[in-house]
Amino acid sequence: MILRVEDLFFGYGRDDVLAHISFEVAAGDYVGIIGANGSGKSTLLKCLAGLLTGYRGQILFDGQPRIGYLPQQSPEHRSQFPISVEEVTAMGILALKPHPRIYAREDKKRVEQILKEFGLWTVRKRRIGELSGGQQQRVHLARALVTNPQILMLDEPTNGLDPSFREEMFSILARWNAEAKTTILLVSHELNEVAKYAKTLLILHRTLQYFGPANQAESALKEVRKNEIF
Ligand SMILES: Nc1ncnc2c1ncn2[C@@H]1O[C@H](COP(=O)(O)OP(=O)(O)OP(=O)(O)O)[C@@H](O)[C@H]1O
Repeated sequence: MILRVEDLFFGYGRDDVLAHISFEVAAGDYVGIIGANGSGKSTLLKCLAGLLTGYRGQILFDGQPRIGYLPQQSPEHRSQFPISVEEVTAMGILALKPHPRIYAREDKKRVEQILKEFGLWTVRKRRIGELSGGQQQRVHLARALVTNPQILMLDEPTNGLDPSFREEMFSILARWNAEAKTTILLVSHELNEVAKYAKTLLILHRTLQYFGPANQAESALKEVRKNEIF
C-alpha cells in the first residue's frame, strides 16, 4: 500500500464536491480516474497531490514518496513564458531542493538523460512556447519524471493532443509503470485507453461509484456509458 484515502470530504464553498471517498492504492498500481465533467476528478487529484488543503478525512502515504504531478492544461493555455525546454525540465529537480537551490553536476546529467529519453535533447535550448502541443506536454512529463517519483499524478495529459501524441503519451506511462514501477494515478476522458492500460479503475461522481480491477469493471463502465457522461 503506497496511498490510503479514508472518508475524504472536500468542498470549495458550502457544498461538498467530494464525499465519503475511501480507497487504497498498492505500490506499482496504475489507477485510471474517470467520471463525468464536474464529478470531482481534478479536485480529488489536487487533494492527493497536496495542492488543496482544508479537506476532511485522511490522505495517508507510506513514508514520504516523491510525487510527480502534471496539472490539467488546455491548448489555449500553452506557455508563452520565455523559458527553455531544459530549464523547465530542471525545475522538476530544483523545486525539491531547499534554499539555496544549487543545480549540481549530477542534476545536469539527470536532465540530459531524461531529455534524451524523451527525444527532446535537440530542442533543449528552444523556448517551450515554440514547441507543438504534443512536444510541450512531453516536456511537462519529463519535468514530472526527472526526479524518478514513486507516484505520478496526471490530470488529462492527452487533452488537446492529436491521436499519435495521445498514443505516445499512454505508452510512455505504461513503460514507466512496468519498468520503473512508478505508481500512476491518471485522470482521463479517454475511456478506451484508460480501460486498456489501467490496472485499477476509480469511477467518481462526487462519491466513489467503483474502485477495483479494471478488468472487472464491465458493469460499472456500462453504467457510465449508458448515462452518456463521456
Ligand atoms: N477553484 C474552484 N472554486 C470553486 N469551485 C470549483 C473550483 N474548481 C472546481 N470547482 C467545482 O467543483 C466541481 C468539481 O470540479 P472538478 O474540476 O474537480 O471536476 P472534474 O471531474 O475534474 O471535471 P472535468 O472533467 O470537467 O475536468 C465542479 O462543480 C466545479 O465547478
